[in-house]
Amino acid sequence: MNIALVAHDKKKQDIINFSIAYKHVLQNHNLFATGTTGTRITEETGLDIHRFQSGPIGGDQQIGAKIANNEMDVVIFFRDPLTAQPHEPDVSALMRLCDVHLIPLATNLAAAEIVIRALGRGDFEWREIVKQNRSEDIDK
Ligand SMILES: O=C(CO)COP(=O)(O)O
Repeated sequence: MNIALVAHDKKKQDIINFSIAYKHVLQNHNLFATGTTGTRITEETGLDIHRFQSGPIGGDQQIGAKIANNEMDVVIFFRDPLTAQPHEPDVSALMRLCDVHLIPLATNLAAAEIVIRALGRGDFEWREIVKQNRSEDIDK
């Protein structure tokens, strides 16, 4: 599965702690992140993560593009609901695309715990079927 990990600045430590706790699950998947989030998680966990640009300069949109292309299976995005973000439109667009394409999206630690446990159990294997069907549609 392709998993995106994103956190706003005040949630960076939370996503690092989460990544340490669930490294045994995350290491079995292809990991993607916005720039600073990816750097911090890799520093603290050693996980191999493909890093996009930092969120405010386009990283959220790059993840959105992967969703639009059906190339992202799960998004874990620890949002800071108490701090205004200069790139709020990008944040909203990313979440909207998750809804458009039925991509599981966890926006806080409590939801991420549920998602990651489901991932560990293989509950998202249906994504492989969706991806296969969609690529067959494109081939037609
Ligand atoms: O701003 C972000 C998500 O909207 C996160 O970006 P960084 O991981 O580069 O801090």
